[in-house]
Amino acid sequence: MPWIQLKINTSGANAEQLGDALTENGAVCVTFQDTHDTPVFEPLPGETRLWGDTDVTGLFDAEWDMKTTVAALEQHPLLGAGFHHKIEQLEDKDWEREWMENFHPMRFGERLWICPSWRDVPDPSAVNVMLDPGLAFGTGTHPTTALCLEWLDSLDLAGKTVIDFGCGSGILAIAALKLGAARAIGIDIDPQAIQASRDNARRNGVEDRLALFLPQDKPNGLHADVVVANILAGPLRELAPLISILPAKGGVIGLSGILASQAESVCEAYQEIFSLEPIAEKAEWCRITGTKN
Ligand SMILES: C[S@@+](CC[C@H](N)C(=O)[O-])C[C@H]1O[C@@H](n2cnc3c(N)ncnc32)[C@H](O)[C@@H]1O
Repeated sequence: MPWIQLKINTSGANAEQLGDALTENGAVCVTFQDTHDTPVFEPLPGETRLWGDTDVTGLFDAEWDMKTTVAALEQHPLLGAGFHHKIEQLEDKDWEREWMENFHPMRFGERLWICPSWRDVPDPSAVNVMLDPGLAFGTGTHPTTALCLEWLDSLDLAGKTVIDFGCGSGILAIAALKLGAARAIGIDIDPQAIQASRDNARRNGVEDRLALFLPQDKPNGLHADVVVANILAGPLRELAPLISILPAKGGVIGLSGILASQAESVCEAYQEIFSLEPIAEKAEWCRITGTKN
């Protein structure tokens, strides 16, 4: 079915309000994309997100009366009469296939490749993770996932136990296993992430070494040599007491999902228990790593 899209370029904190206005005026879905083309995380309640310049795009049924929608949006206090926008007719495409066609194998660090499960591997002698994220987050295209993959690739994981807190598609846990970890534990609040991780583990022949849990089901007394958590700054701060007890003494931690501007506040939550290393940055995101004292 063909669609019409209406795009408004806005700044900072206006994005969410304008997204709501599009929904209230007939958009069947709204997406946000920053001008650096980085997919945008949902901001947490009370968390100030650096949106930068943001494209807010509403998708409308091809039959939708866009004149009435534009007239209604002109009444919005953030827009006004003659507000700048772009309306486009979208050709009818298989959007899922389109996404799949744009997802290519990517290399992280020295040894690791993430390969869409429907493509050939570019280097059969490399450590190849075959991935279909399904409905879960985690393809390697986001800078935070990339920062975590590069960190895992830099570690000697032989025989180690790894916890992936917020496992999404399972990408980090499975990469750790293929890089030599003996076993991994993936934890996520989203049952679809648990399912995607299970499917990807099977795809990579590591299902026997990956245990998956919703947070409420995880066993007590879990410990690991390596803990990686790519969540967001808010949950990482809130979960610091819980995440900090997971690595054994001398174990290492890798945290991401953090905007560079939020790094200090996350470091504060972990620095008493971990000797933290210099922060790594990619685009506007960063990674915090450290060793348990
Ligand atoms: C940014 S995605 C990361 C996915 C993957 N690990 C990666 O690096 O691409 C964050 C994941 O954390 C999960 N998550 C968010 N809050 C969580 C919490 N409090 N406990 C466990 N998982 C959580 C989300 O459901 C989501 O799958």
